[in-house]
Amino acid sequence: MTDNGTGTHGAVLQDPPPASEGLLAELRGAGKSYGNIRALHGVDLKVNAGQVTCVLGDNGAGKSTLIKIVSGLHQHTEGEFLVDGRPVRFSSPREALAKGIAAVYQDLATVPLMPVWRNFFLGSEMTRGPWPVRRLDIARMKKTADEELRNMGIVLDDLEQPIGTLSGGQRQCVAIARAVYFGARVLILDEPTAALGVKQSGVVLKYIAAARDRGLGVIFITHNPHHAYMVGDHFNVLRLGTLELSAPRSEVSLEELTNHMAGGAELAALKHELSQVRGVDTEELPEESDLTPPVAPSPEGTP
Ligand SMILES: Nc1ncnc2c1ncn2[C@@H]1O[C@H](COP(=O)(O)OP(=O)(O)OP(=O)(O)O)[C@@H](O)[C@H]1O
Repeated sequence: MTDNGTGTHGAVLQDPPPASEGLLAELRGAGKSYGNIRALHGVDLKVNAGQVTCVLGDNGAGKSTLIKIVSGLHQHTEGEFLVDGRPVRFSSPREALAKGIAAVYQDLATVPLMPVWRNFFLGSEMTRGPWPVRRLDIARMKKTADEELRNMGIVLDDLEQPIGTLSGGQRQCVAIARAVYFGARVLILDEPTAALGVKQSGVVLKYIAAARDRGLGVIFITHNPHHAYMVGDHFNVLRLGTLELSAPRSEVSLEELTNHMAGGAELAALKHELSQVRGVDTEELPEESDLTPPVAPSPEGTP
């Protein structure tokens, strides 16, 4: 995994740190303001090796702001951000990548008409031969892409096929394998299942689990508590920029997580308001009692 030849953009970890144990990255009371707008405030979050840390929240909750801080796109304006126990303040995603933090976004940075293997190495191509006759090492790139995808359990019929012909789920999986190959220790997945159907979502969740099993710390951003609960070890729910819930799997059930996401109190108020409006059948809406989190969490929070 380390012998990746000559990276043309230098964004590749040439000597990735050894596989880390325990805590990889941490936010302590972190926050971010855009001028007068406080998008994130007082957030504590831990990313451990071999664990999936889920960040859930509705639109505008602050999820994007959080991942922008961790991935080096924005800097926090309050609190601390530590990587390997040391405070950091990244000024670009490349700096984050140099520390092994890689983000995989919904709108993947791929060239649809280029083959899968070519996209795998896009921006960090392997080359051979001395300058000035250095050329792309196509055979080695194909072989390596094939091996790395297989290592993650991803078997594609033909690496020559344009990446645009793969399903959304398969493209996400290639992007995950790529990040792992290029030395990611912390993988940030921004709504990887949002645009996918049930089967494709299942495929992506499988590879999230595979990345975790390879010892990566995964930050899984999602709106979907069911997807989070299938692979998550720790759950953080953001609401209006602050953490409404932060709990390990053993302390939260899927029902509680779903209720936090549904915003039980808000839905109850909405139901009351709608009941005043003629023509709206509030019987179709869930009861308030259905929305209140149960008192006792289920044993070990098993799905
Ligand atoms: N560049 C910016 N300038 C000003 N305000 C911003 C900026 N980016 C985000 N915000 C505000 O910060 C708050 C949190 O936004 P953020 O995009 O982090 O939420 P989100 O949970 O990712 O939402 P979504 O799921 O809709 O993407 C929102 O109120 C948003 O309007």
